[in-house]
Amino acid sequence: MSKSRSLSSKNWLKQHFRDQYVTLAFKKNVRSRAYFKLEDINKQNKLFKKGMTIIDLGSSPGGWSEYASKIVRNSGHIVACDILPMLPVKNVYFLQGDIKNSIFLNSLLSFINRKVDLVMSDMAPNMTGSRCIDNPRLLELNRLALKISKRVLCNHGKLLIKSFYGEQFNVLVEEIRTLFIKVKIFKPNSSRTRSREVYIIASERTK
Ligand SMILES: C[S@@+](CC[C@H](N)C(=O)[O-])C[C@H]1O[C@@H](n2cnc3c(N)ncnc32)[C@H](O)[C@@H]1O
Repeated sequence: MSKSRSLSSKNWLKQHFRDQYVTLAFKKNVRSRAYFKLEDINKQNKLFKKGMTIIDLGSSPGGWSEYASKIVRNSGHIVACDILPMLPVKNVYFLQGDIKNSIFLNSLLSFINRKVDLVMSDMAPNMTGSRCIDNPRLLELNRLALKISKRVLCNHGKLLIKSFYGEQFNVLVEEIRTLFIKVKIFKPNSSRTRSREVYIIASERTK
């Protein structure tokens, strides 16, 4: 690792452990600070209801799954997946695999075998720090989430995607607008201000 890369990793770690949401995640015994982002998103956008069927794409270590499970309880269905393993979360079925692999994707969809109320994707590639590598990789994951939502969402279903502001972001938003009437761009308070991450919430399918 270069000297400047190792310095920026050290700075990231320093800031991470100073972060109030990292401390809160530890105190509340939840898997990740992402739990609070989803809580923020839901408080302002009312995405969840008891009894829903949900797909959680890029679920590990499990903060979003934990939050969804708390609301949906055992009356709903939550199917989560990630390339990485995930420790069990109550009321969540977890499948480990790469969503870019069509065999894995088809087995995930046939496992669900029903229409879905919410597709949520917090998927992110391993970041290299280089925008011209990271942006297209994230965009590919975003497009996959969109494609999955097209296949499985019921008419009143919603899509939540984590993306990054940057080149092609507007193109992605336009692609989403062809499939959904309402498209909202949302930055939760718990998302680090300096981070380019942003969430897209889409609802009311056009077709
Ligand atoms: C920001 S983390 C998700 C955090 C999680 N939502 C939580 O609440 O704890 C992004 C995840 O996306 C996963 N991921 C990246 N590419 C993927 C792919 N092609 N298929 C499945 N998961 C993927 C990563 O392994 C990583 O665990």
